Amino acid sequence: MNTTFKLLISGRILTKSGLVHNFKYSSTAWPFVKDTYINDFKVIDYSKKYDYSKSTHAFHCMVYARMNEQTFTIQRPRGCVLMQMRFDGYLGFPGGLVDPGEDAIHGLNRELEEEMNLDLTKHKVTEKDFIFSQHSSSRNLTLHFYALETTLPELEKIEARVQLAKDYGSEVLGIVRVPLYTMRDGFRGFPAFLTHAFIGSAREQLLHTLQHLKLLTPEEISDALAAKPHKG
Ligand SMILES: O=c1[nH]cnc2c1ncn2[C@@H]1O[C@H](COP(=O)(O)OP(=O)(O)O)[C@@H](O)[C@H]1O
Repeated sequence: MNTTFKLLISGRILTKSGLVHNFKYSSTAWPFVKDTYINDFKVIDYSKKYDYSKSTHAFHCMVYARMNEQTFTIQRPRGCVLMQMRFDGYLGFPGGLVDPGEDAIHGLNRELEEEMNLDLTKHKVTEKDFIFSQHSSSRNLTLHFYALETTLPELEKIEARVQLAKDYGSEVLGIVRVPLYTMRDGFRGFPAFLTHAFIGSAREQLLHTLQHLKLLTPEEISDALAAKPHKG
């Protein structure tokens, strides 16, 4: 699929737990990268009138900055992207299930404060940061993904605050930068990072969002997915 098309999404979700999510955005959809990673989350379009009201909804967010700096002599990543090491050893994004009756975006910001100690007076996710949603019927779970852009100096301040987060040391074991480059051996860097264990659809969220934000090209992503493991 090579065509880009426009998604028009508007509506309101009221989940069984009373979660309120008002949708009103239009975003350009993009061709999804082909990945052999197996999970049962399907990308969904809210303009289709499925009944997601009986599903559990979770909201997660990628915090990132664009950059154009040399990190090592030969590497020049175009962005700095944060993920977290969870309590269960999986990599994921900050976020989670929203409390009953809580506004969805409010719930996501609350999770970011609890898990990352994000200073909500400076950085707050809004509907304009929405990227895409997925649904798993077998898990009865709908996942909504957002990307919050900041500057590199601000991102460094965000990282420095994480160890004082309420959930640090329990639910969250650390924040990590994703290596958005591939080293000379063709495997170390991003391809090696992708071999870790990811929770839910976090790996797909990462790949699709990197492509959508043009932090990696589709070719760079395909090459990383095809790279063969290498003795470290
Ligand atoms: O970063 C993520 N990206 C995509 N899916 C995730 C991510 N983190 C968790 N999930 C999925 O969403 C569900 C609920 O999210 P939450 O963060 O509350 O997980 P937890 O209950 O395992 O801590 C999880 O069971 C998992 O399937």
